[in-house]
Amino acid sequence: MKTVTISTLNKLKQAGEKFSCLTAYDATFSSQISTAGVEVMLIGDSLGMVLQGHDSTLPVSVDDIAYHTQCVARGNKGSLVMADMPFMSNASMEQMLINAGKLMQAGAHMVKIEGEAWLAEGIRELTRRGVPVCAHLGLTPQMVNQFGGYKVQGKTEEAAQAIIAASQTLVDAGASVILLECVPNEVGRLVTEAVQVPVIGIGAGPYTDGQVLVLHDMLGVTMGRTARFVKNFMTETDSIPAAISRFHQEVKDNTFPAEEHCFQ
Ligand SMILES: Nc1nc(=O)c2c([nH]1)NC[C@@H]1CN(c3ccc(C(=O)N[C@@H](CCC(=O)O)C(=O)O)cc3)CN21
Ligand SMILES: CC(C)C(=O)C(=O)O
Ligand SMILES: [Mg+2]
Repeated sequence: MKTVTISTLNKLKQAGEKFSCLTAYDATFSSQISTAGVEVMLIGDSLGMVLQGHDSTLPVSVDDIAYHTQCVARGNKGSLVMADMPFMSNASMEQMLINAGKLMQAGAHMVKIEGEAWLAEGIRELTRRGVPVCAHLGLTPQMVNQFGGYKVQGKTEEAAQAIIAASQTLVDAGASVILLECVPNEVGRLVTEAVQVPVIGIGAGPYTDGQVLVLHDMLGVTMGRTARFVKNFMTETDSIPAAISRFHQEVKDNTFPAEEHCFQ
């Protein structure tokens, strides 16, 4: 695959073409996922749950993400590599810069940070130092204790407007990508239309520019109940590479997500 950069994603958005993203944590899956043409690979702090067995993403360290980013970078065949900034890794501006630097030196092409409009200052500092940022809004799992569970966000008119306004503020501050998690379809559509940069969704409806899922979820390798937005791509295919290709194809032709994976 031709190397994917942020410019590639911008061009896809301008052309009205969809792109796909999967989490990756190791070199072999990295090779498989990038070979399938999946544009973005995310070293998600979801690894705290799917690899380490914790019941939230909070225990994940910067070193954990850096280690898995190195593994993914070695297997990568051309996808854009994005690494999650874990819980409290941006506790101060200085720590945020140092930790983002570690993830970039581990092989990430950009970092993703959870938050709201208050992230603006940090995003400005990172981008001016050459670290592209994806701002993760909506259901931000590092806030699970504040939210009281993994609940759909942006359900009231006021909450929806806050997410749209925060997206604009963070793009103005320099965010290269927006990621929206667990919001009604309409919020996904309004943010995607409002901002110039690519918007990736998970449980954010069919209108976002890109779609992301956790690798284990889409392979049906889970520990119990899964979120509404999850689709098991192994049920219609006979191999893991075929399931990954099928996910990519269904995102490209906009058949995934279907209504059953969305919040109205
Ligand atoms: N394996 C895995 N997949 C993920 O998508 C994921 C992780 N782990 N770990 C970190 C977070 C946690 N995430 C979650 C977990 C559960 C729901 C969930 O069950 N949501 C309810 C919404 C209920 C409501 O408010 O209506 C759902 O029914 O989907 C959503 C996101 C997403 N992330
Ligand atoms: C679910 C995605 C968006 C994520 O942040 C992760 O895998 O950690
Ligand atoms: Mg994450």
